[in-house]
Amino acid sequence: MTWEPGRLDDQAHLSEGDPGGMLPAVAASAAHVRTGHRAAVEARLDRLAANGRPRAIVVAGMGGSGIAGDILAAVAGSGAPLPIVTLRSYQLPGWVGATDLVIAVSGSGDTEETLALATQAVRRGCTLLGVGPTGSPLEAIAVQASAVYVAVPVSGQSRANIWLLTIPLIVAAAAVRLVPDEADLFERVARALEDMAHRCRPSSDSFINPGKSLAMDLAESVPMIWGSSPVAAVAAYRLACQLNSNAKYPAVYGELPEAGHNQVAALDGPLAEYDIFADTTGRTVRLVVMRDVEEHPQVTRRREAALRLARERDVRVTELAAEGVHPLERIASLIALGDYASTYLALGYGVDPTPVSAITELKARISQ
Ligand SMILES: O=P(O)(O)OC[C@H]1O[C@@H](O)[C@@H](O)[C@@H](O)[C@@H]1O
Repeated sequence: MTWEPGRLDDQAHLSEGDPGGMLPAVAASAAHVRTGHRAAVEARLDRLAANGRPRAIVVAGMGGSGIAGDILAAVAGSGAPLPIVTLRSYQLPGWVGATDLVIAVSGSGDTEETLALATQAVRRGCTLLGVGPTGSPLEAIAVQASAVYVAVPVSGQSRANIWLLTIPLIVAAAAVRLVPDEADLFERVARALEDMAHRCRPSSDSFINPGKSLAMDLAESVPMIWGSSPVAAVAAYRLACQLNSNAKYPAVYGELPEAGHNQVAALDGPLAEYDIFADTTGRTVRLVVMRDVEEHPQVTRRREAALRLARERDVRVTELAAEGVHPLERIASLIALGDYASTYLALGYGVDPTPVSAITELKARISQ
């Protein structure tokens, strides 16, 4: 697998090299926001408020589904009056009980960790909300427990359906008065995603296409991706996961200020310095910093200082800024850009972005 940037502007390659349709799936993000919103409204999530506001919200989900919980927490913000915890494991913690809302999210509706947590939530008498496809084991658990279920038309990989799986959680949060119920928010987010899809469309040339440009930045490096606020950190984590899954590429995720207490040390390490004359291709770090409008002032200082530090050491740097006003718009803008970049990176390497054979093999090995 070699990096060939010319592939990014070769229209035949962009469609033939993407037989699973990851680029069209990313382009459908705006439609997914609208469909996810409609599905959530039709599921009558106001029923979740029957017992008042929950003590805590626990989101159960893995991979491309679990990130919905991170987005929910970032949208609710640091001022949220209740804890919002995303669990990616088999066991609910002891403190989760009947006054908590457990939201189980799964694109397949059949992920063993998520089903285990949903089952435990029912046993403990928690309010359960399920989000996933119709006819799935997750829906069966919800139906059996008379819980609310949002059936969303997921097709293909969960990570390519992030908005179908996420928007119902935001609607649920509005139903329990955790976030304001803003009628036009989802339409604004959809429009922002349409705008990004237009700028990143396959027929748009590498030099003006932000998705292709970011892919070119990321190529032949080990990206260290930092977010400078909780909003940006979700997008940074998503980008790292998308690089793993779409491009089968390693990536290191971090969040400021914490990354300034450990990862920054790697700027002095053996993979740091980039020398265009040395044969270090693919073995050097690139620092990618996702910036947000709502940074803590000390984090802004830390971010700027860390970037200076990196540049002084000849470490390659990419800076990305969230666009939009509402946190959901800001997350969406960064996630959409990263989704395109990770898909273009795969295609530039001649890697099919859709299948994840190592994940499939791992699941198969433990099911024997
Ligand atoms: O999203 P569900 O179907 O619950 O699966 C959870 C996760 O499983 C992983 O192994 C991958 O396939 C992810 O893309 C997926 O998101």
